[in-house]
Amino acid sequence: MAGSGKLASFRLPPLPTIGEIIKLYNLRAQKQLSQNFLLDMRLTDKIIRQAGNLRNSTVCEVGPGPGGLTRSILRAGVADLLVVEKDTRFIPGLQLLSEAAPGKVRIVHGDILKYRMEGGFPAHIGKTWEDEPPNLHVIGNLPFSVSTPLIIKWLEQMASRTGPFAFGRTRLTLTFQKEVAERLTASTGSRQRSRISVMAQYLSTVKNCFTIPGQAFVPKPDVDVGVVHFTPLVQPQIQQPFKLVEKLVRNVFQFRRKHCDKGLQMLFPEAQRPELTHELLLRADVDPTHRPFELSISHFRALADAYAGLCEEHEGIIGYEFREELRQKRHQHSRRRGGEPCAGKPIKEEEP
Ligand SMILES: C[S@@+](CC[C@H](N)C(=O)[O-])C[C@H]1O[C@@H](n2cnc3c(N)ncnc32)[C@H](O)[C@@H]1O
Repeated sequence: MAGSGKLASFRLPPLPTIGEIIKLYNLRAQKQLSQNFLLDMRLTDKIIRQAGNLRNSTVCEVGPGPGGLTRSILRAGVADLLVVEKDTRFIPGLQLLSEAAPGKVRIVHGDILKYRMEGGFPAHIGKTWEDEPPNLHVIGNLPFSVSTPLIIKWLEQMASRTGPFAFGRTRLTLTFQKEVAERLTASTGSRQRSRISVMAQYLSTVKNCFTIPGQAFVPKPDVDVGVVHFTPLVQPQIQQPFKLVEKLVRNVFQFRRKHCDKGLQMLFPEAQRPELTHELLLRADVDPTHRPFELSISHFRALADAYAGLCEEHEGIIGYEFREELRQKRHQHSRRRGGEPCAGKPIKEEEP
């Protein structure tokens, strides 16, 4: 169970402290890469405990940097640790750690957004989807600019059972900007409820474990950090293709303060808009005056099922993108006037 794992089942030989490693290899954090390091072992141990019991497990750590969290993972007694680090400067320090734990650490110098995790581990560690989660964990303290696109990619891979989920219901323990952590776990009706809450919660059990104050990091970021744990559900709460669900949820939340029918209308071309929006709400039995944040996962399930039905019955609906149509209209309008394409009034994007 998450949070109940015991640490210190593997003793690392004496090593320079993380602070000394940073000095030794001149690893000053690069602000443009949003590098904020955790040097406090009690905090790195606390993050690792959220992942569960790691003894004899396989772990992929994303963005190990100078290796604070990496040491906690090793002390937890893992059998195989694969680290993926983009910044070359950290590789020698990680090699030092690898020598201190012979046969346990594999270092990949690369970008986690491009890394194909299917090839990183032997097939025999996998479990079937319906089984217990495999003994494979993904753990990381990444820059916020990476953790948000990464979780969106991983949610899609969760739905298609690819990437880390080619091995079964692999658990993730990751850090996010506190506000994003709150959005990921926001319940129906709460102020933080947003697109990412629905996408994460229809596919997984999401737990906002604890908050780390910004001052615990070196250098200190402007925001606090939330540690979030994900366990994929055996049965996703919405049984429609990920892309369809994503489109539906994105359209609903684009007008988050309006009634939900306003965003839903934009799923349909102008000529059929009133008729099909009415039909969608009727079939899904959803009150059009609900605000997007008041819609539960069950509401979204009913809407996704009804929308999928309408897509089957009416040609061209599934591929219709309101924003794309708007962009093309603006482009044609500006060409008729012989001018540069005008940007027009931007539609305010809802945050992830
Ligand atoms: C916030 S620092 C955390 C470092 C370390 N894990 C810690 O907790 O002290 C983020 C780390 O992720 C690395 N990183 C950033 N983008 C990455 C990417 N796309 N793929 C792999 N590593 C990345 C950075 O170089 C840095 O080492």
